[in-house]
Amino acid sequence: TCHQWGYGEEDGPSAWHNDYPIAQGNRQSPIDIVPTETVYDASLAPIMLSYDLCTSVNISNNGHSVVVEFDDVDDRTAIRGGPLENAYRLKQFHFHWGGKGCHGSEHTVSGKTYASELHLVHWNSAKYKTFGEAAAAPDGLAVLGVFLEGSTADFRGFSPKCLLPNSLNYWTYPGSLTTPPLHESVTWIVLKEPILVSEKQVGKPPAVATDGEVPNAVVQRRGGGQKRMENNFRPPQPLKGRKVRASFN
Ligand SMILES: NS(=O)(=O)c1ccc(NC(=O)CN2C(=O)C=CC2=O)cc1
Ligand SMILES: [Zn+2]
Repeated sequence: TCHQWGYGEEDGPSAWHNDYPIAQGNRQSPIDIVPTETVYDASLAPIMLSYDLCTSVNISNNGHSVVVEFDDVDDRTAIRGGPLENAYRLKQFHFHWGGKGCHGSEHTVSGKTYASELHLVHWNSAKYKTFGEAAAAPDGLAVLGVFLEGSTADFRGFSPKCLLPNSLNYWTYPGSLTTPPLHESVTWIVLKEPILVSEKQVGKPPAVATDGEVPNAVVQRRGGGQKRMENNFRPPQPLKGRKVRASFN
């Protein structure tokens, strides 16, 4: 289709506005979160995550990330509370990462980048019938962002709960999808505490690619050449007067 986008020189974030003019909209994500400029809002409720009965259905490489999709036929697996008016149903989670160093997160904290960022994507099933419909509505989605420090995550007996830090202190702001179609439909909830993942939690990864990298998903590059999927993060976007609220003092 005409809407081929990526993270390279020609098709990367600085070119997305050509096919997706909303890229220059007023509530784009990610952003740089500056803690001293956030506003503590005591009326913000704690977030509640019910991930115990989650049923993952598949894991796939969509050419932009590795995505784990869930069965979203009911609200068993949902996020509630926080800035949200009702339950939002878990649809999928995926990651953004860098190449070698500590770059890879999409949100930054006073300019600090993390090695990776996990996004748990939920949709407002109380107001909309499908994910696609919700994805285009201003209050349609809620994405929980979790920073990852380090390079390997423990995936034994996997449940999204094991990818969460001890504290659920968060920042929240109105934003967008961070990849095309860049819909301005996301209530972002970004946890302050990163999760720490390290080699020693999982021992040596089963297969280490020749250049010592943990094998990334590979993507078919136009012209048939295989290219490593890495640096799939969009840089911070203008705040445009938006308020970032903190659930903690
Ligand atoms: N990185 S993020 O903001 O969490 C992010 C999260 C999700 C999507 N895209 C989708 O869910 C694709 N999609 C639509 O836009 C409508 C139906 C559908 O599957 C893009 C970005
Ligand atoms: Zn994402």
